[in-house]
Amino acid sequence: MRIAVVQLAYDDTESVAERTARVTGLVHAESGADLVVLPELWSAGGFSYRDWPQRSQDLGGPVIAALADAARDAGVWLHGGSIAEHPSSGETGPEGKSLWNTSVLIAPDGRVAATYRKIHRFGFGGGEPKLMEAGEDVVVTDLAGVQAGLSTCYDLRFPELYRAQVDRGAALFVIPAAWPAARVEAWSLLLRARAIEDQCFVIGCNTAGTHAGTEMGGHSAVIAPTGEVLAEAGTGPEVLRVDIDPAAVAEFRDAFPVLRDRRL
Ligand SMILES: O=C(O)CCC(=O)C(=O)O
Repeated sequence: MRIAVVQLAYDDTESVAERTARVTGLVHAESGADLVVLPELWSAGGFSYRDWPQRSQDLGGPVIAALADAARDAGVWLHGGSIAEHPSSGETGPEGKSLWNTSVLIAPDGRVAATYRKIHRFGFGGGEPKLMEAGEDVVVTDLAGVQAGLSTCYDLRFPELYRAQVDRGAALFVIPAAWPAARVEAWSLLLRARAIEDQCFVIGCNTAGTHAGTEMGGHSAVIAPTGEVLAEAGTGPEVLRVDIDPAAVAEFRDAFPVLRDRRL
């Protein structure tokens, strides 16, 4: 499976329409890949809290439509990162809000194959917990014949989510993020920890550049089930291209059966 991890940089001057056109161009350029991955909230701006309400969209809105066209044209699976989802149905969550941080997996025929609403909201009372609802569902979905667990950024700090995904058959974790430079060592360490403890491939696609006054950490990475770092980006915009063999998960779990020794 050939993977392209698109580590995007953006600032506060680019409109959503301009950014969407730029991003779909980057997806097109990866047409030889099986899977292309984008970062969290790239259209709304990961830390651009004040812009989220006006940049929020339905899953049938223009950003997902443009991504679906790009996936179909390029013939790739596209993990489109996440959008600030405001359902046009007017759906609200338990806290009465109508906004979620929702990641979207699009199949090569352009259909939305899976969505995942971020469960752990980042902001300690401000930011996501103030503006958004929390997702409630663990999502593991077929991605080109591989069981992929979906999660987003801050979720990475909660290992029980990944164990729940493994218990549902996950062999691959796809994790889009807008993780700041100030804590990027934790990002890199936790990506490897999740790979090692769950014996899974991990794809972490972070944001680069500075927006809304926050410098992003970059260092997107693809990690093998052994914990080996197969590819790692620097701090700027970059595309990581990596071939992985999903069969390596079952082989490694058979050869080194740690997960069978779980007691709790
Ligand atoms: O956990 C962190 O340090 C960063 C998390 C974050 O920025 C996010 O979830 O958007």
